[in-house]
Amino acid sequence: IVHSPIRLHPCFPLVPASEPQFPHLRTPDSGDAVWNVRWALCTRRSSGAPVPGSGATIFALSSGQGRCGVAVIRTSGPASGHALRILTASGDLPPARHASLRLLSDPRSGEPLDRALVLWFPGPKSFTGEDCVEFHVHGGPAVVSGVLQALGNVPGLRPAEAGEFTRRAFAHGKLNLTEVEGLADLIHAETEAQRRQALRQLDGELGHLCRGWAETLTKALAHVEAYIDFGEDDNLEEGVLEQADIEVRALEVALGAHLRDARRGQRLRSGAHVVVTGPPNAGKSSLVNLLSRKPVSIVSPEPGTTRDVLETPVDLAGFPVLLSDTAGLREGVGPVEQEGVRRARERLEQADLILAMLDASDLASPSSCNFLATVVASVGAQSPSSSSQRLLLVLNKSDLLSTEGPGPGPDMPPHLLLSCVTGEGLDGLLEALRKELAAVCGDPSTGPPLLTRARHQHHLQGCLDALGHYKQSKDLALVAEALRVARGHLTRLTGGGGTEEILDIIFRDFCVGK
Ligand SMILES: Nc1nc2c(ncn2[C@@H]2O[C@H](COP(=O)(O)OP(=O)(O)OP(=O)(O)O)[C@@H](O)[C@H]2O)c(=O)[nH]1
Ligand SMILES: [K+]
Ligand SMILES: [Mg+2]
Repeated sequence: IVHSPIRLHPCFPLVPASEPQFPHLRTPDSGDAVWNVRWALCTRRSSGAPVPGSGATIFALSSGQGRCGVAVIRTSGPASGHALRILTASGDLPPARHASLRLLSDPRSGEPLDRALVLWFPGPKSFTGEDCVEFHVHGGPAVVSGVLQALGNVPGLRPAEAGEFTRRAFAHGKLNLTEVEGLADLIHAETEAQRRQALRQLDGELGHLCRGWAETLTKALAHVEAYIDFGEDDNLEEGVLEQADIEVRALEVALGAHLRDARRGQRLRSGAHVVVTGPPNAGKSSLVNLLSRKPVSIVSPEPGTTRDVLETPVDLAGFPVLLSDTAGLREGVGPVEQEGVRRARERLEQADLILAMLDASDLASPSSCNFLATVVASVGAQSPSSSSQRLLLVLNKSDLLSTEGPGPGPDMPPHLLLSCVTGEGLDGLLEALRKELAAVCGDPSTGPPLLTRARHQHHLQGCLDALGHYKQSKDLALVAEALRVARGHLTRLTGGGGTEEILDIIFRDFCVGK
């Protein structure tokens, strides 16, 4: 009689719960029969959190769509090994986690499909924690659809839904929620800074930090509860409550610092707003076209050319940016241009970084002076806290300086010289932009892990609010409750006790095969 639970071979058919079966048990991987069991009571046990439709084995193309050198098709679930045997027409599974060359053929017609590399990952040592197989096939559309069709014909297999592989990995504890979000961001990362941030989150840095904070709260809670239960006894250490209080207050400071940084991680994820502004004809549209390397806006010697706000996503020095070209700021013009000026001012208010542009050969003009006295001076007067707007003053048309006009005087605020025509000064501008954007978005390679989503910010704020109640409470039962609420927010941030809705929102971002 074997008392210990035996993990059944993946090939073993799923049994109805608590019904005696008469299986021929085999050891995993090798396939050799070791026991001839007279009877066994086989029960199905669910593993971890419920996964919608788990139990089924899923398959999907995991590499990109379209013609490519190699395409990767993945399966996950208990029938993975069975599917691999059927497609390779072999009784043996290849050695675990080693690439093996096999001929794949259609199980129905026997027709060869491709000579492919196959990888067998028996659970739980796999991406999803379940038995997984990877087929690395030649990337032609006919091969890919042939293999997908063959897998679809294997009983117990069905096509995966979007994000289902990652969802199973989450359900089996292979990834926590912030890591899942990091993975989603990594798949969608378009710039270098986004990739670095996503990779740090996938590595679990944010989750790690939250777990540390939650632990501090658990300890404090234990101390408070001990005091409630044994407060009158002599055998409780002196100063238990005071010690807990010191730790909780330190935590409050750390959380506050993190929250002040909150918008930066989100900007890095979704793009910083950079708005180009200045008087008419300063060369704003020329700069937007130069930075985006495409003719986004019309450039012409006629002042008042740009009227609408024209926005274009660009990668500036590795940071994702939404760059807006706007109408030149001036008064006393027709109604259409006036509407353009109104829109320009509105967009200016949403800017994380303002690129203020003047014609260097025209600094004495009323429009230039007015612009310096209003827009540039007002942003410069803001307190230099992280939430305020930043501004770079660019004096364009430097190529005209030697021939016309005297150039910038000594009372001109800090600025950069540029010529959109010759390209002189562009490298300096890009370097200045990189520094400004690092301040706006946060530098993902250094510093603490950033909060990349509104959800993170919400839970940290919730935790901080609960700690506010903690400080105000005189009654120990209320103190304990406030600590419990605070800790709940931190666990929900990493997906402990996560609700289905959050999961649905996060996994919706994934594509099929991920
Ligand atoms: N010499 C010189 N001319 C430039 C430079 N940059 C732009 N220009 C010219 O200046 C004129 C105005 O350029 P735009 O880019 O349309 O200026 P803008 O600020 O967008 O103008 P509005 O949209 O009308 O407000 C065009 O004739 C450009 O060719 C430069 O660096 N040097
Ligand atoms: K113009
Ligand atoms: Mg323009």
